[in-house]
Amino acid sequence: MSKIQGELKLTLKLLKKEWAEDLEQYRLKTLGASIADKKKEGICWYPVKLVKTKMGMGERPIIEVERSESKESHGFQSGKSVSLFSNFSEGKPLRVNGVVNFVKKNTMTITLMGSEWPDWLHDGKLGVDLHFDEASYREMEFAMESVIKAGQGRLGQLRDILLGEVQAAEQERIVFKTVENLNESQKQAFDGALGAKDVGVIHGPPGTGKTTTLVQVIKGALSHHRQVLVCAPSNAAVDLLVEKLSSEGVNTVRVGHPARVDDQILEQTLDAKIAAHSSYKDLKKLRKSADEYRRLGRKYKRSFGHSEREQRKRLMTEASKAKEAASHLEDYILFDVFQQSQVVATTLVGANNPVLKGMQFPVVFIDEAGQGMEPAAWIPVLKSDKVIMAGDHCQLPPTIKSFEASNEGLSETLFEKVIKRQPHSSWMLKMQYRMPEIIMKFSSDYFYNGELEAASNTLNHQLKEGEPVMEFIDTAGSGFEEHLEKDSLSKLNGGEARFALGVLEKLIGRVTLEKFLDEKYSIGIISPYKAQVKRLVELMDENADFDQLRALSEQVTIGTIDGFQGQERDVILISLVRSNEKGEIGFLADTRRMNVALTRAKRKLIVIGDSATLSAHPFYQQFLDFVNENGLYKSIYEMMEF
Ligand SMILES: Nc1ncnc2c1ncn2[C@@H]1O[C@H](COP(=O)(O)OP(=O)(O)OP(=O)(O)O)[C@@H](O)[C@H]1O
Repeated sequence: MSKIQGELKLTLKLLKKEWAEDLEQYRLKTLGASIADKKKEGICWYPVKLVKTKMGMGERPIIEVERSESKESHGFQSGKSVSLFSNFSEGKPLRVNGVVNFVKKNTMTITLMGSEWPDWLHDGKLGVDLHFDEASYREMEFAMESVIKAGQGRLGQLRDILLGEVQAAEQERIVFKTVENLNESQKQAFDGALGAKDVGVIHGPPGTGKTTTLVQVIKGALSHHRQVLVCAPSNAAVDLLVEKLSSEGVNTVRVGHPARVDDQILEQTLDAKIAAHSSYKDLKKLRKSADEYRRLGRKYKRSFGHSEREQRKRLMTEASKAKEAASHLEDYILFDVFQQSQVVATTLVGANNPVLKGMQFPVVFIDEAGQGMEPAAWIPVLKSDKVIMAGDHCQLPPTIKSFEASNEGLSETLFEKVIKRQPHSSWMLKMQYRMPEIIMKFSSDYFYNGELEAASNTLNHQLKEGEPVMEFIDTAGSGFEEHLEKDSLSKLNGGEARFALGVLEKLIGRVTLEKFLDEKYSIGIISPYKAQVKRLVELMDENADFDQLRALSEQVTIGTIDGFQGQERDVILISLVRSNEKGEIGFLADTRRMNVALTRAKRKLIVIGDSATLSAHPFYQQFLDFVNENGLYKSIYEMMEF
């Protein structure tokens, strides 16, 4: 057995360990749990009201349900497997499985499995359960097995190259049309990635234009290839790419379930493109007549004579003919939509979506590649002849639940392996365009040996003359204390949440609401803790003190760090929450996660935390030294004065 065969087999073994651990954690949450328990765990909505029903592509019934006004946090997200149930039967609840399309506040759209509506849809009380995500693990397992047993074909060659057994072929020196607006190192990465025959990696710190460069490389590749595959580990990251590609005029089809629900993304989804197709009307007509024939045929239910039997047979035959014609037309529409699309965009796991069956691509592009587990990254590689990745191994790592699997190697991504093993195929970007130098400096020194540079455009990144671009507000001694939210076991600090929103209100007052509206300044409020995020949302929605923030609600995003990876906002406020005598900081100690939070701001970064608690950890001690040395420190008492 070769070295990399052994390595891949170990990765597969670790994947199975992770699968077992994830399943076990899910079982613990659900075993013998009542509906009330599951609601608290965020894995059940009950009761829900049926708001809308419609028949989607592939005769998949789609429903929209709404839960009564609730602030309970939950784990339902686009792409998750769920089941819809009714309490109508006395025995086991009636159930049908499905996949979540969208979740927006208290409403959720679900595509149900099967081609018929459940006949109990209007009976009893309905609810939705979140399932364990078995399908993603199966896709990863399948990909690993395929890579392990790949012979001398392209997949086998790519395996040996990506894992460093065979040297990647030298890049071709092709002269590509110069892309304006790329800096020198971005141009080198652009030329290198386009000229690469096997693999290319663009990596670098936050804001250095990895995604920007990748989008240009994708456009460059499209001058040679009719179609390419574009992936990222999360739905949010895929949406960002789809948005950027569409605004560059690239015809993109988004396969899977977007995390965002704005028109710019929705218009690119496969469903929307099918619905906009010139033959879609005919498809609807065919489906309608199939339903009509079936309905008429079913009228003859009880004992009836020869002529009725004949009539029923004729109607049912017509129904199947119409259904078959609809199915052919649907295949044609699908084919045509893909024919017209230059980019197929999906998550890593979504790359094995049945609609992509049999499709092969000359290149796959993977953004945020440092966030995807190795087994997931192999899924799109299976369908491709060349791999281009972009990412940063000092930002969010993949989420791994099994401590053991992580320690034994599952936390190392394919992206990291390629950087180490094919150093001539990777390009690093160092000039960042997002943050004024002072916001960038701590991250640069701590994570990137101080090598990061701020481009000159960032000198103008200010909200207004004289408004400092960065501040740390120390809540030590304020009496704001952390609490454990019993239901979610997440931490929250109500005093700090209220204070944080107050700080933003004052900021808006200083800069003026008009300027925030005119310049469309975006605001991101980040907390590492879900319970704090929930509290911040509640306060902003309901509290009379935060009128200006509410007036800007379209421009404000409140969320945990993970949702902000790859994104930027004009103003970022981070609420660190932890405040206790023991100096316990829990998962604030995940410094890669903090690196993401600290590097999202374009014009102003405000960090709020309790120095007495934080300073127990060397990372935060260093951060506190940094803010002190640079005059960015404010105590909450100074703030109270104005
Ligand atoms: N050459 C350039 N000239 C001017 N602005 C640029 C250039 N390259 C990137 N930018 C800008 O810098 C910002 C960050 O770019 P981008 O999001 O592509 O960086 P990234 O490296 O992918 O960031 P992250 O690591 O946070 O995902 C964007 O506003 C982008 O428009």
